[in-house]
Amino acid sequence: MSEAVLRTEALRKNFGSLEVARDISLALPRGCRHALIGPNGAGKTTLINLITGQLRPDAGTIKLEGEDITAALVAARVRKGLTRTFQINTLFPDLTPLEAVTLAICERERVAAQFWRGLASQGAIVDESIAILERLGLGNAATRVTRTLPYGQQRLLEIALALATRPKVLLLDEPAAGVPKDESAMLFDVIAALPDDISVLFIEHDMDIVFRFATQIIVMVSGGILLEADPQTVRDDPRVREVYLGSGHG
Ligand SMILES: Nc1ncnc2c1ncn2[C@@H]1O[C@H](COP(=O)(O)OP(=O)(O)OP(=O)(O)O)[C@@H](O)[C@H]1O
Repeated sequence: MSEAVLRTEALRKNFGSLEVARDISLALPRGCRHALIGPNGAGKTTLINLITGQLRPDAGTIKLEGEDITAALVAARVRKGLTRTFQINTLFPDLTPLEAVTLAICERERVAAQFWRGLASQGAIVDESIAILERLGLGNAATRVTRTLPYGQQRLLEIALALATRPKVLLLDEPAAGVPKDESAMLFDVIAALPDDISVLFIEHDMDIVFRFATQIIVMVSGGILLEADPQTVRDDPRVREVYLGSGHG
């Protein structure tokens, strides 16, 4: 796990006079399951947006497997293997998971036009699609219409769609948001069991989940990294307790 797949160096971003990213330097090792935590407004989503290219940094660099991608467009980063989950409600609620994942693979292969000729003509792609859905425990839901699926399964489908891009780095912004607590642990079981060549960085507010699933925790406060350490060290750090965990946690 020592080789960094993704590296940011001294990333900076201001919104007017508000510093939302202050010298963010971090490295994601291959296969990691890192959590990004911090109080509301700390800059977690902004950092994900900077990494994926939705936002441009004012300074600093982002490297994927050593290649400087700081100026690359979002779609180019996805093609290189840097992916975040999509919001399902903006996608195709009337498609089945099998259709949606197949379409995503067709997009990756730049054969999207063929998708509309029907699934029957897409043998290898459909096989890959089924394999992804089964990996995420969605095999039985593959041919149901997405909008009729339980919310937890819809969130899993978001991850399935991200997997269709063959990510090296997967960025998950609150992947279990809105999912009941017992189901969110199941969802994170699936995330933990993703192929170990995929590096995962996830934002999560539920500390039980964070301490259970993260191999390393990055704590952000006011646009900067307060601490990056293993869960036990983060749990024991008085600064973290003070600024983030507060009473009733840890
Ligand atoms: N487009 C924008 N323009 C101006 N300010 C913004 C913009 N986006 C975010 N902010 C501000 O930047 C700060 C960081 O926001 P961000 O959403 O990154 O925090 P966060 O740590 O993800 O918070 P939360 O846990 O509440 O999602 C906040 O003060 C927010 O109000």
